[in-house]
Amino acid sequence: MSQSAGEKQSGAEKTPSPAAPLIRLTGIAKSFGAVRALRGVDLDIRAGECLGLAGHNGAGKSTLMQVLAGNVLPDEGGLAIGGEDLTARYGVARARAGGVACVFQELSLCPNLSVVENTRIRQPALKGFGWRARAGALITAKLDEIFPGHGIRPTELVSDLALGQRQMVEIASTFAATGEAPRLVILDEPTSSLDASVAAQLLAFVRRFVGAGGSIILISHILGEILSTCDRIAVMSDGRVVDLRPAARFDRHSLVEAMGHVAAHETGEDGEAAAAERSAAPVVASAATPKGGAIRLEARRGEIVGLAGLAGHGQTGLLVLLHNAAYRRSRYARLDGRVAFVAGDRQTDGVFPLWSIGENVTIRSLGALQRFGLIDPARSRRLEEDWQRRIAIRTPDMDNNILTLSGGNQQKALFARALASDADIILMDDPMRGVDIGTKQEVYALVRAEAAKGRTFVWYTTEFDELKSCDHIYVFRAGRIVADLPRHELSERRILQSSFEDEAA
Ligand SMILES: Nc1ncnc2c1ncn2[C@@H]1O[C@H](COP(=O)(O)OP(=O)(O)OP(=O)(O)O)[C@@H](O)[C@H]1O
Repeated sequence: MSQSAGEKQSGAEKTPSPAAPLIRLTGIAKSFGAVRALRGVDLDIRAGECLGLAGHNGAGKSTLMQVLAGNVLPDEGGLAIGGEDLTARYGVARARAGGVACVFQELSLCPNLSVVENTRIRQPALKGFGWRARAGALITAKLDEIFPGHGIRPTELVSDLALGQRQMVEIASTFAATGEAPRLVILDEPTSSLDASVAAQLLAFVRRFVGAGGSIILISHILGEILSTCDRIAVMSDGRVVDLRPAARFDRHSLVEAMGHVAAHETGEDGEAAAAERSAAPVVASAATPKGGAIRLEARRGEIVGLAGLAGHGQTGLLVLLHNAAYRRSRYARLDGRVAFVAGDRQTDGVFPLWSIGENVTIRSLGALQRFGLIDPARSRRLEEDWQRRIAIRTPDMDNNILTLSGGNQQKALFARALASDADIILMDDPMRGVDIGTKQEVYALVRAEAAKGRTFVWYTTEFDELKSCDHIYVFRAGRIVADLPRHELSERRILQSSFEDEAA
C-alpha cells in the first residue's frame, strides 16, 4: 500500500498516530468523460478527528466524498476501513455498514413528506406500531442536541421549511441513529445556508462528536470555520490532494495560497469603484408586506443594499415580494427598472436541470440574442463564452448538462445569468452558497463594478464578510426591518445586537 498523503505531505507529523486510520484511500482516480475529477488521491481519516477538505470549485472534493460514500465507483485506487481492504466489494451498503454517513450539498430530503416521514426513510428500523411517535422523538431530540431553539416541528412538511431549516433537518437526521451511531460523517458545506449563530451551534456539536471518538470530514469554503474546527486540513486542487497539515499550521493566508488563489485578493473587501451617480428617488421601495408587516426598504440607482439578520427572518420573503412586484406592479413595493433574481436554493429555484450550462446562462437574455425574430446561435455562443471566462465556470464544454458542474460552478452559472441580462436591478438570495474564495472575490469586484455603472443590487447574505461590499444594510428580525446600518457602522456585534434586540428602523 502506498504512503498516505498525511505521511507524505505533513512535515509536522513526526510522531504518526499509533492507531491505524479509520479509513485509508489510496490512489483514487475517477473520470467523467473527458473530465478527470480525481487523479490519484491518497488520504487517511483517523478516528476522533475532524478533517477539513478545502479547494477551489471543481477540485474534486464532492466526487471524492461520493467515492467514500459508495455512490461513485472509482476507476482506480483502493479503500480500506479499519485496516480491511474493501476495494473490490465497496458500495453504498458497505459504506453504511462501515459507519459512513453523509450530508451532501444538494439536500436529499423529500419535500412532499414531513420531517418525521423523512426521518423514517433514513431509519428503516423505525417501523411497526407507533413509528411516527418514535421517529418524531428521535429527530426532535437530535435537533435539540445540535440546534437548541431550532423551532422546527416534526409534523411540518419539508417544502414548508426555509432552506436553512431543511439543512438542519438533513444534518440532524444523519446523526440520529436507531442502532449504532455513525463512525464517520461527511459534511459537504453544511453551513452554506445557516446563519452565523446556527453555524456555530453545528461546529460546536462537531467538536463534541469528535471529542467522543467519532470522525468528521468537513468541506467548506468558509475558511474561518474550517480553521477553527478541524484538526487537520487537506487541500485539493485539480483532482489531487496538494497539501495536508495540522490545522494549527495553516492560517487564512497559507490556506488561500495552498488552494491556488492569490492571497492578496482574499482580504480586499473594499477596493471601491467610482460610485455611480445615485438617483434621488429610490428605484426599489417597499413599505409593507401582504401580511401587514411594515418593511420600509429603499435602494437607489447604483447602490448595493444588504439584507442581514438571522436566517429565515423574512429576507427571502422580501426578495420574492420585490420580484413579484416588478412583474405584477404589486401595491406593496415599487421597482423602477428591469429585474433579475439570483436564487440561493439552486435545486428548487435556480437551475433548469434538463438544459445545458449555456442555455442556463442565456435564458434571461433571449430578447437581446434575437436576430430576425430567431435566436442567433453565434451571439448566444459569444455570450456563453464571455461569461464562462469572466466568472470562471469550470467545464470543457458549455453544451454539457448543467448538473455535470460542481455545486459552486452551478451557482456561478446562475450569477452569470443575472449579470449577463439587461436587468437594472438584481435581487440576490444568498447567492454565494458553495462558491470558492477566489471566485467570490472576483464576483464581489464584479458586483461593485456593475453598481458603479448604475445597476442596483439588493443582496441577502448569511456571510458577514459579504456585507462589507454593501452601501447600507437592513437587519431583519421576525419579518421586520429592525435596523438600517450605513457601511461605516457595520460590525458583527452590531448585526447580532440588532438581530436580537429592537432598534428603530
Ligand atoms: N456526474 C458528473 N458528470 C460530469 N462531470 C462531473 C460529474 N460530477 C462531477 N463532475 C466534474 O468533476 C469535477 C469535480 O467536481 P466536484 O463536484 O467533485 O468538485 P468540488 O471540489 O466538490 O467543487 P465545489 O466546491 O464546487 O462543490 C468538476 O469538473 C465537475 O464538473
